[in-house]
Amino acid sequence: MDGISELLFPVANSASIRAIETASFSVEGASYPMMERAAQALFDQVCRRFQSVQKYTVLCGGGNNGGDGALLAALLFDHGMTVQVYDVASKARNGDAQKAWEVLLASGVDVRPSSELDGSADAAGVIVDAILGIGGREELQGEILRLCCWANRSRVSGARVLSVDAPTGLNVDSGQADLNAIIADVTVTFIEDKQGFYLRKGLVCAGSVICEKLNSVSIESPKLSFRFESSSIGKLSPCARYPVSHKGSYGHISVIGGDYGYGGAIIMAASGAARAGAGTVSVMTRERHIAPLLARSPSVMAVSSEDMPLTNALRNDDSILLVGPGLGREPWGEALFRQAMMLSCRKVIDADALYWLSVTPTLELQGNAVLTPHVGEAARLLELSVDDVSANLVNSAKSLSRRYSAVVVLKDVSSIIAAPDGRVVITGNPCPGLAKGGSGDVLSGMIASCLAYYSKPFEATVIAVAWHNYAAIRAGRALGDICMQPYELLEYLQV
Ligand SMILES: NC(=O)C1=CN([C@@H]2O[C@H](COP(=O)(O)OP(=O)(O)OC[C@H]3O[C@@H](n4cnc5c(N)ncnc54)[C@H](OP(=O)(O)O)[C@@H]3O)[C@@H](O)[C@H]2O)[C@@H](O)CC1
Ligand SMILES: [K+]
Repeated sequence: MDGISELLFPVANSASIRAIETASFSVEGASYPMMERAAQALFDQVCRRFQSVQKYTVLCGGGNNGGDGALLAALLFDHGMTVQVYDVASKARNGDAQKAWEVLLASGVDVRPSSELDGSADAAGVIVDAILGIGGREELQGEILRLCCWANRSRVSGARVLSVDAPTGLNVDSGQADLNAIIADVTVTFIEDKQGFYLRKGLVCAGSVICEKLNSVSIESPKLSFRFESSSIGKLSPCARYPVSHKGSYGHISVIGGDYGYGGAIIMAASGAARAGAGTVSVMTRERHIAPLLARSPSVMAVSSEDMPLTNALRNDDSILLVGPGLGREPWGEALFRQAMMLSCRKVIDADALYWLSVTPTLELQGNAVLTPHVGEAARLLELSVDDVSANLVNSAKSLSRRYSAVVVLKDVSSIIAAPDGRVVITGNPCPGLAKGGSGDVLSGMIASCLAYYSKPFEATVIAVAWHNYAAIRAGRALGDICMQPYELLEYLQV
């Protein structure tokens, strides 16, 4: 049940694309034919997607992205479409971009400097964004900024926007974007899908993504990351039950945390663990949280930390220990964290347990833990700023995973799951309903649960994160993103 490999799609960063590009050019002995194939692929996609549209406005930058746009404009014109090109190059073109520009000028298409575009009139038909591609930086200004604002405004009034290779203003590695980056309906991207389309604003800017390989060569390195669509979760039947089984078949979880003031966190984590299918769930928490916990989740076995040592809360070495939800930063939480870390069982280290981990640099994990930091917690563990981590989500997850020899879930708009052997999966779609306290507690419980009954820890973690996101999106649709509560996603786990 934990074979996710057939549901993974490779996603690349710009360095990988450049490496494949260089290898392909050297095999072919020239670079221009690939630009011609890019334009033909764009043309074919336009014909498929915008069959009834006759009017095209093509915005061309001065680099090779603009070259793709120029050749597409010429092809559209040759096939009888009404085409207007606006040129936003800030300096003289060269190489393939110049060659493509000459083809455009010879084609008879009406080409004007971008300064002639009347920004107060919205466009109809399709706007082609061929301003910046993988060579673009995300900060936009001047004419490029004006054109992007115009395209986005026109889209709101009904025009459709196709981005060539990448939306202008989006960083294809980080998913960070200029405030006015192009929001595309469709992005036709080349060689490999880009990781930045599945991180942060990329999830909004890229629209539907179509990847055209353009006969590029395959190279072994550099390593690609992978995308797992959270809606694919239904194909994995998470939590499928064997007809002949018992509670011992699905593992045991001990959830540790919930200091005074944080009783909700432990209740949500324990509920997440129980609802996601673990055979049995124990909780060790403050005495006063036991009654409300049992009122909500009577299948959970709850003990007070005042009554027994932590080792007694664990049934056997196969238990999964989830430590952190509501643990707090007082001596009570620190003592429980230290006891937990002395146990050899598999662990999910979440929330304030990550704080205690960050202030215990000598602690060695034993290669069997899952860490679940959000960006702020990751920054503390890596001793970096939040901005640095935000600009390098994938690399930050990889670094943490290597440093702690642990599977790491870096939680963000989508989440990045990294394994110490270098595997990386990005999963999740934007869900504003999750932007509330408690979402992480529910998730850590679900991760512990999936670890308990799926055999492969990395795959189990990917499944749990995707499942949580998919259920949250369904809960948001049913209850509204504003008022849905994180624990309510547990009512939407059935797939
Ligand atoms: N990979 C492949 O095999 C294939 C690649 N192909 C195509 O090539 C594209 C990559 O082309 P590329 O390298 O020329 O970069 P591109 O995105 O056109 O931009 C560079 C120009 O923009 C400028 N500039 C950058 N940021 C800016 C900003 N914020 N604001 C203002 N200016 C900015 C930058 O200026 P500079 O940095 O020099 O000052 C430079 O002039 C790729 O996305 C795909 O479409 C296809 O033909 C098929 C095969
Ligand atoms: K573009």
